[in-house]
Amino acid sequence: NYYRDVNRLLHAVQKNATKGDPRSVVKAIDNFCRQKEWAMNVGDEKGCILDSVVSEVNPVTVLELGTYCGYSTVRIASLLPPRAKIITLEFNPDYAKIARQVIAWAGLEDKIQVVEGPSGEWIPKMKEQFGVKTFDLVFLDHWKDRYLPDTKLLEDCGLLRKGTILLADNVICPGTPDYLEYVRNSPRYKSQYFKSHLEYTKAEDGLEKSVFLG
Ligand SMILES: O=C(CSCCNC(=O)c1cc(-c2ccc(F)cc2)cc(O)c1O)c1ccc(O)c(O)c1
Ligand SMILES: [Mg+2]
Repeated sequence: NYYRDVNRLLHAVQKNATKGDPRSVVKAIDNFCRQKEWAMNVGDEKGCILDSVVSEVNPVTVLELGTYCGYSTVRIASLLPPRAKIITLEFNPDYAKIARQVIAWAGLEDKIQVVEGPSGEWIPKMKEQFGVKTFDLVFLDHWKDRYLPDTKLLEDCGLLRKGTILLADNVICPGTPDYLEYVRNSPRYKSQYFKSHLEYTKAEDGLEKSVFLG
């Protein structure tokens, strides 16, 4: 079942990665997913696009929707300036438990806050609970049918500012058609598609990078 799989992924990290070395954690997960069991991490190919966007934005406050095992959380956090922070929301408590241990193995606990529960409930509480003003970068990688409602919720809660970057995974596979239509046609966004492949496969997928224009 799902939980046993993610547990084996954690053991592969603890066996093959160097404690406190985020890049070796990323490498260990990619090797495990290529050689042993596929898993829905953003992966190494799309991960390089993620890295370049993070380095370009140099965000101080990041929101990740969909932690899963913490692969992209570790990837992003390893590129952040010292006092930058990531809040990452995960609906599934089993995934959150694994992610916390992967993040601890990478030694990035101080930069990352894993929050469990539905994104729709947590987004309206961001300001009061975590003292967030606005996000510099949002990485969407959770339920594909939540991308659009949660983006509208972020707008309505005043959590986006002029220049905030939204980066969405899986816009082709599994696909997020309503979200794509919205960010590509709304006058409030400038959108760009980065063609790639579904993690660890040859299937097409890609990331959509959208700048909120205010
Ligand atoms: O948390 C969740 C779902 S959120 C994970 C979102 N991510 C995806 O679904 C996701 C999926 C794919 C993908 C999967 C199969 C394919 F054939 C092709 C692509 C790739 C990605 O990169 C993704 O990000 C949750 C699941 C179960 C629970 O029982 C629960 O309680 C909670
Ligand atoms: Mg994904």
